[in-house]
Amino acid sequence: MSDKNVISVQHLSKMYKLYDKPSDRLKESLGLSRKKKYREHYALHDVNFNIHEGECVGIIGVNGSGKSTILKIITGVLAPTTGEVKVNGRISALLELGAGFNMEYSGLENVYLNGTMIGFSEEEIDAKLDDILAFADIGDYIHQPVKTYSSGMFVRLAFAVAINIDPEILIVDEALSVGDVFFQAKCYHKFEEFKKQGKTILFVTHDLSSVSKYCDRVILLNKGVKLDEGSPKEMVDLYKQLLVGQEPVKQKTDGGEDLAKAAVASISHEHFLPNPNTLEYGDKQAEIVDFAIKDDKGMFTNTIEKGSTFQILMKVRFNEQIQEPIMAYTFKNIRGTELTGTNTLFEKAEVPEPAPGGCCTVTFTQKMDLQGGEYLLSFGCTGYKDGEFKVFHRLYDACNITVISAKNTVGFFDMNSTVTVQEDDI
Ligand SMILES: Nc1ncnc2c1ncn2[C@@H]1O[C@H](COP(=O)(O)OP(=O)(O)OP(=O)(O)O)[C@@H](O)[C@H]1O
Repeated sequence: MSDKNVISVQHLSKMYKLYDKPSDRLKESLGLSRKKKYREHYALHDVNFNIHEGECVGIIGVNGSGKSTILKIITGVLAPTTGEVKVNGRISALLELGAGFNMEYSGLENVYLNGTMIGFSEEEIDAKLDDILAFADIGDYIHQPVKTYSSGMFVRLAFAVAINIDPEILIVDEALSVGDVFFQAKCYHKFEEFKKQGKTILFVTHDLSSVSKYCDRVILLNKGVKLDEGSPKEMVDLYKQLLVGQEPVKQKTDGGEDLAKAAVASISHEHFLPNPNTLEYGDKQAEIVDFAIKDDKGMFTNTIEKGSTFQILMKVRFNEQIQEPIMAYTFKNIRGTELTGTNTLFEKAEVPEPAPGGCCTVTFTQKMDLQGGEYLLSFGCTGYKDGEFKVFHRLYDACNITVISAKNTVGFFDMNSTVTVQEDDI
């Protein structure tokens, strides 16, 4: 990655005029009305960021937060109301499915149409055609009009064109969610190749695992405003708060220290360390006041041996009367990808509903099958208050767990295979 800016977005705003009646728009355009007949709706408001050469940057945000609008302005499909975008490099964009495709043309004709629109000569497209067709892998359908394609076939072709014409900057908007899982894997593989070649990728997605896996940096949008930008893990945590309708708070809570103190007060945590920078949120009508990890010898610890049975404990205080509380834990790797987790509802555990002031301790007992390495453990308590689902308390990355292992297999966890090999008779 270099320091060179390939995309620079400065004070970008996009305002739409919303009219209550179509006739209001007409009256205004004909100059028949002196009064303002519209409401201003800002799809983007004073957004600023830079993308450096070779970075893979994700834009996330709930529906309607302005993600697609930004990409459309960067690629020149939309004009901003105010502000400026500077692009330094050849962009290949995969925005709305089929944008730039003519539905009446065959797949092959569209390859040429699209390639020419991006600025390639016919000879250059000829040279790339085999790669494009191999990547799209839609067989003889390439000679059929694209209006006969399924959405999956469509995205395969569109992606094949976008990715095989050697762009310097690749911009992708959610298109991958349409393809099947094998095609998605192929596309992500291509992403990796792109990254290795030092190309820049900007993509919008709701798929948080691919954000954690591929992005160097993430921009979080909310209601047209850039809420924050940072590491995938930090931004995914904030985004999750938005998803459950909470105003996100990027707190360095005193909670971590409090928790550490509470932990010491309630159980002896001599060898167990909570994270002093735990990110927490929730209205705390039910509150996680303590947690710990115990190994197979009953010791409190942050280190668990792969293959051993261990326990996760969490203590919850009910500050109000709530119904059907659900207590949960989640393991993430240090890149922020959620690897596993469970809760009292999935496990059909009997959970009491103590009166205000009452507490309960949940103990999850399980075998550690994650590969050796560093992990982060998060806790949550949700449930119902006055019939409404609520997040009462979440503690993100409340502590680390080191898994020690003498044998690591491939991927995130061990399948615990039993292997036998027999020599066959010839
Ligand atoms: N042509 C338009 N006229 C009026 N408002 C629009 C128009 N296009 C988009 N908007 C509004 O702009 C805001 C941002 O839309 P945008 O499509 O960029 O969001 P998004 O984050 O990409 O959403 P999603 O995740 O649902 O695709 C939304 O409130 C949307 O309703």
